[in-house]
Amino acid sequence: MPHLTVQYSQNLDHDVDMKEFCSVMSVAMQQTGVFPLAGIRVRAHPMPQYCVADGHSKNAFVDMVLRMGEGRSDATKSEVGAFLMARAEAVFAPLLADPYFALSLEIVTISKPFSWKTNSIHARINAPSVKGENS
Ligand SMILES: O=C(O)C/C(=C\C=C(/O)C(=O)O)C(=O)O
Repeated sequence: MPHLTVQYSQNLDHDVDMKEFCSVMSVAMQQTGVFPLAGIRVRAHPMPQYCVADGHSKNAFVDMVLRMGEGRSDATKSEVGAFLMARAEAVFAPLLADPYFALSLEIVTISKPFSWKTNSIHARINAPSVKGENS
């Protein structure tokens, strides 16, 4: 499944609603049209121990890794990365306006022969909708 994994310095918990950020990024991943909805997973881990740059106590980071399956061209991956980065930059614009914040994103391709997946959500999401069942 396409995974967006976010690590962030725990000092951001005062300023940022990371649950909301996960929702924003999930919607952005859907909007790319590149990923199956049933496969999209976004999660964020607060990092309690870190040292950023000069060690200033206000320094903070958000680092995102997007793991996706094989088969997308470099051009597609580049477009997806730029789109998701722009969305994250918009969310963190207030933090980026101050000199204490680092935001990053990397795309990693999942090797098909060396990964395994089972996902029962596809059948539900792709099934013809029965009233109320998919909500
Ligand atoms: O192919 C992959 O491993 C990742 C992927 C989709 C995966 C699922 O839909 C799934 O695990 O159910 C992708 O679109 O990149």
